[in-house]
Amino acid sequence: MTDAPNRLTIRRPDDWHVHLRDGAVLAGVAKHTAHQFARAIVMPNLSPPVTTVEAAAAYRNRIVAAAGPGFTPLMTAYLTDTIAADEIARGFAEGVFTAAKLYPAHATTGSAHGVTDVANIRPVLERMEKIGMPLLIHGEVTDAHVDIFDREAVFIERTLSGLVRDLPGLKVVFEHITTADAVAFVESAGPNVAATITPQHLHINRNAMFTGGIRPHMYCLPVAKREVHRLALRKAATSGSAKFFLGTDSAPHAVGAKEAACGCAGIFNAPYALESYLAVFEEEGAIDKFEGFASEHGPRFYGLPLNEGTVTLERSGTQVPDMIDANGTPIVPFHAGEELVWRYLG
Ligand SMILES: NC(=O)N[C@@H](CC(=O)O)C(=O)O
Ligand SMILES: [Zn+2]
Ligand SMILES: [Zn+2]
Repeated sequence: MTDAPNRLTIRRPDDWHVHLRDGAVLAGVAKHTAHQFARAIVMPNLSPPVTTVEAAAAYRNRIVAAAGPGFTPLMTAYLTDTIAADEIARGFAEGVFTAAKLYPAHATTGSAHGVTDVANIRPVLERMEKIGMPLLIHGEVTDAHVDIFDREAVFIERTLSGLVRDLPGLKVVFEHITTADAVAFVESAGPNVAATITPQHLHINRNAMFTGGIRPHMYCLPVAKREVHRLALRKAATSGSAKFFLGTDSAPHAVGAKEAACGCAGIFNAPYALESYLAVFEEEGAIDKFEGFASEHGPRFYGLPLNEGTVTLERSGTQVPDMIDANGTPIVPFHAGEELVWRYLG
């Protein structure tokens, strides 16, 4: 056995799923993503949602202004029941939309305007298949009769498997997967089906939400599942398979919105995302697979160039603060109060 390395240098990575929000908090959170990542796929679940080319272009300008030079936001369109295929295709042709996002209506934060039935957007999906535009999916059913821990697996059965069968040429990213079922589905699907995996779903199982009391900062959607699912996700992420890549789903909410009678779903992991992921790869004995997951599989799937330049992490430890001030909004980060083994040097 060789000694564990004390430094790791990889090609500059990207985040293929992030919530940067808007207004004052945008400036407070975007800089964390821009510090670690060259590019990020920016989720469109603002209020109101980003449903037009103009709104996405304006949002992109606000992000660039907030994040500063050297960071490229990749914008997404929020699919609704009534969105026009022409608007989606125009945004893609103009280089404003990189992808379009499917939120089943009421599945998660900011999804009230989402799609009530995928049949309603069939012409949009057919157009996307034709032009090679990726579809990003929050994959959970919204049927209140389905147990919350089963909603991803049931989505595969009821919606995703049919969609992939009917539109075999469509590029699909199954976002923030949380189950062994999702891993198996993605592995058995064709090369145009991939998935992002968050750091929290690699670190925690559902017990983390109930350790000694209710833990709202461990709550996100899709909700963390049983240990057997976490282990399947760790295996997939560290396998070297090009179908799995980094997408933090960093989803900041003010501390008061989390610590409430009805707390918001979302975990803010952007500030220490690479340290968090790398801990998992090291624990799995797969540091050599980290660069593929963080920096290569995503751009190859999207058909984008790999980044130039590198980033380095060192084994000197990072103390994660209890709270982060996001330009006036206090937010509890993932791993709050913990010491992580690696330190990001830039
Ligand atoms: N992941 C979450 O728990 N929340 C996200 C929405 C989402 O990605 O589902 C948010 O915008 O807060
Ligand atoms: Zn989601
Ligand atoms: Zn998300």
